[in-house]
Amino acid sequence: MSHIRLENVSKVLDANASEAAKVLKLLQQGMSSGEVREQTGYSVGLYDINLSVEAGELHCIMGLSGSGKSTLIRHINRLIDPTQGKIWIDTQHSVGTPDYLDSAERLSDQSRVINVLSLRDKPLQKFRQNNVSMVFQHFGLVPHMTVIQNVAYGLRVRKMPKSERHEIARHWLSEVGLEGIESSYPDELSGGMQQRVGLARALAVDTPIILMDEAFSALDPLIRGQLQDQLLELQHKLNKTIVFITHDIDEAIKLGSRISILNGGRLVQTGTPQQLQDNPADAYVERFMVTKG
Ligand SMILES: Nc1ncnc2c1ncn2[C@@H]1O[C@H](COP(=O)(O)OP(=O)(O)OP(=O)(O)O)[C@@H](O)[C@H]1O
Repeated sequence: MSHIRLENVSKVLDANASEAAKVLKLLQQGMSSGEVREQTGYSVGLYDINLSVEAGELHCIMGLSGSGKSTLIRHINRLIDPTQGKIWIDTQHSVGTPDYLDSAERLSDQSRVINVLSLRDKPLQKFRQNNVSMVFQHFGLVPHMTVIQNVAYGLRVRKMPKSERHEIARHWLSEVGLEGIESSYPDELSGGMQQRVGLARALAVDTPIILMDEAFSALDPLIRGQLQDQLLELQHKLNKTIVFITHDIDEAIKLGSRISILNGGRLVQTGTPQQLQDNPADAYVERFMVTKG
């Protein structure tokens, strides 16, 4: 079983059930999301996405602005609920006690593969804490907390004693190449340093899944390249399941063991960089890949 599996996931934004059903029908008939928007006024975030991400894979989601990348990634930890579809996560990789299992729809009786949409409130919170962390484009650090408090924050939520959580935070700060800045505040750091803190924070909680939403896009090219190298090095050691959004094909090729390409909310193709290069599914994919290789 894959670590993450999106099954027929569609998202129509800001529509009630009957309006969404009409929109989905038009999409099923082959209308593009642009045409649907023109005819109905509704935005299509995603349409009929089937995507599997394997454990230990660094999977890049790539597409132009508005193609649905952020919408897709936010379904994985349920910051967004789909209009239709299921989101399966294999929680055998999770940290902590999986006490959310009992309230979840499972793939089969004894399975630890759960449909995340079946979780509510406390169990959903617990599922997120134990399975998924996120790194944001604009870092998302808490400005009034020091660097070490930011990195240790997720462990504080888990009620880990201060000395223990700070020791772990120091370890991850050193792993991302930051030492001696524990007492600094985020606004005293460069963008590259802030994003290293963001990465250390995601690693400190030890979740098996890390979602990275344009995590390096706000950085200048030199620093961006350094962080990409560091992510690859860490991934080599840690073997996390990483879903990495980017609109930069060079970044996707450098980082991704596989790349999924979105266009207008539809998943056009998933494959290794080489597969996309050799057999692009359509002209949209070909345009990205044409100068590469
Ligand atoms: N809150 C919202 N309300 C209405 N429409 C939205 C909302 N969020 C996203 N959309 C629409 O859903 C579609 C997909 O947007 P999304 O942000 O997922 O794309 P993206 O590929 O991440 O784009 P970008 O690279 O610009 O961040 C777009 O048409 C967008 O306008």
